[in-house]
Amino acid sequence: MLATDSGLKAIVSSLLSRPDEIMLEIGASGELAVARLRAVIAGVLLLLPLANMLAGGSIDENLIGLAGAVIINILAQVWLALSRRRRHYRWLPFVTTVFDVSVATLVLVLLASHHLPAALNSLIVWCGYLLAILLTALRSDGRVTLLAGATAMVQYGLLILAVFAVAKSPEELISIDYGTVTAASQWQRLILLAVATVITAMVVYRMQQLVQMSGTDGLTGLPNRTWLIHRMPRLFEAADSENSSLTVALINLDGFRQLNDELGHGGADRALQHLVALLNGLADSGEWLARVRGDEFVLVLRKPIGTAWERVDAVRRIVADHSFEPDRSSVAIRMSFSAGLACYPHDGRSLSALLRRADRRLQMAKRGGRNRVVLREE
Ligand SMILES: Nc1nc2c(ncn2[C@@H]2O[C@H](COP(=O)(O)OP(=O)(O)OP(=O)(O)O)[C@@H](O)[C@H]2O)c(=O)[nH]1
Repeated sequence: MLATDSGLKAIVSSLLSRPDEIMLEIGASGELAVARLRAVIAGVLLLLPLANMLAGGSIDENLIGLAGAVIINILAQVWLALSRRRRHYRWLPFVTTVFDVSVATLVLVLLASHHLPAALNSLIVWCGYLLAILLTALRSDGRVTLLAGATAMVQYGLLILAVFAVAKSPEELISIDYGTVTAASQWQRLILLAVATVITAMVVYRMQQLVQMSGTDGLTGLPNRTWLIHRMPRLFEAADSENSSLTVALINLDGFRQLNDELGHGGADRALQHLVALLNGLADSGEWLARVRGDEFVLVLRKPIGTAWERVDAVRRIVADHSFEPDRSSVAIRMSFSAGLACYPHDGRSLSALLRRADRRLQMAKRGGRNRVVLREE
C-alpha cells in the first residue's frame, strides 16, 4: 500500500529524528554485530594481496594492497573495541558507516588506477556499497541508513565523473574482463543504491514501529512494563554518573474493583483514561509514567525521595479534586490513588528491588486508609 502524503511525512520525520533510548540500545548491540562481521571481512581482505602475489602480480601492487588491508584491519579492530564498551558512543554508527562505504570507494579507486573499466564495472566491490547500506538496518537508526545511502551515491557518483573525465577515448572504457562501461549502466547502479537505501530505511522504520508498539499500553498510550524494564538501566546509569537520586513511585487506584462493578468494564476503562490524561497534563520533565498492570502505574522521578514525596502527594490531591464524569447524566465519581515510594540507590539498585520496596509501602498506604503516599516504613 502506498503511504499517503501525511504518512510519508511521518515516515521521513521519524527516520530523520533521534531514535528513543530503547531503539538506541538495540542499535548499539547491532553495531557490535556489524563490527564483528567487519573484522572478519577485513581479515579476509588481508588474503587478497597474497592471492594476487601467487597469481604473479607486481610487488608494488601487492605492497599497496597489503598496506591498505592492514590499515582497514586496524580500524576494524578499533571500531570493534569501541562498540564492545559498556558506554555507547552515539557518533560511532555514523563514523563506521562512512568508513564502510569509503572502503568500497577506496578499493574501486585502486582498481581504477590499475584498469579504468574495473572501477565502474566490478560487481563484487560495488556490492560493498549495498552491504554497507543493508547493514545499517542493524543499527536501527534511520539517520545512519540515509547517511550510508547519500555517502555511497555521492562517492560513487564522483568516481563515475572522474573515470569518464580521465578516459581519453571510449576504447579505454572497454574491457575483455569487465565489459563496456556505459553511462546508462552507471545510472542504473546509482538508482539501485537509492532503492537499497529506501528499502533499508523502510525496514528500520517498521522496526521502530514494532518496538514502539511492544513498549506501549494499548488502552492509555502510556509506556508499559517492557518499556520500563529497558529504560531503567539507562536512568540508573545517568543517576550514577550525575551522583543524583531517582525515586520510583508505585501508584495503585483505590477501589477500582468497585468502579468496575458500578460502571462496567468500559466505564472503568474510561476512568483509567481520565486519570492518565490528568497525570499526563501534570507531567514535568525528568518524570516518566508507565502503566505496569491493571490499575497500577509507575512514576519515575529524577528527585530524592523527600522531594518526590511532596510531588506525588501534590498529584494525589489534584487527582482527588478532579472527579470523573462517566457521562453527562451520571454523578461525578471521586477517584483517588495510594502510592509507595522507593529511592535509587538507597532502597535498591535494580527495578525489581525498588518495586518490591515500593509495593511494601503501597500496601502500608492501603492499610492506612488509602488516598495517601508512603515513603518509609514506620
Ligand atoms: N476496566 C478495567 N479493569 C481492569 C483492568 N485491569 C484490571 N482491572 C480490574 O481492576 C481491579 C483491580 O482491583 P485491585 O487493585 O486488586 O483492588 P481495588 O478494588 O482497586 O482495591 P484496592 O487496590 O485495595 O484499593 C480488578 O477488578 C480487575 O479486574 C483494565 O484494563 N480495565
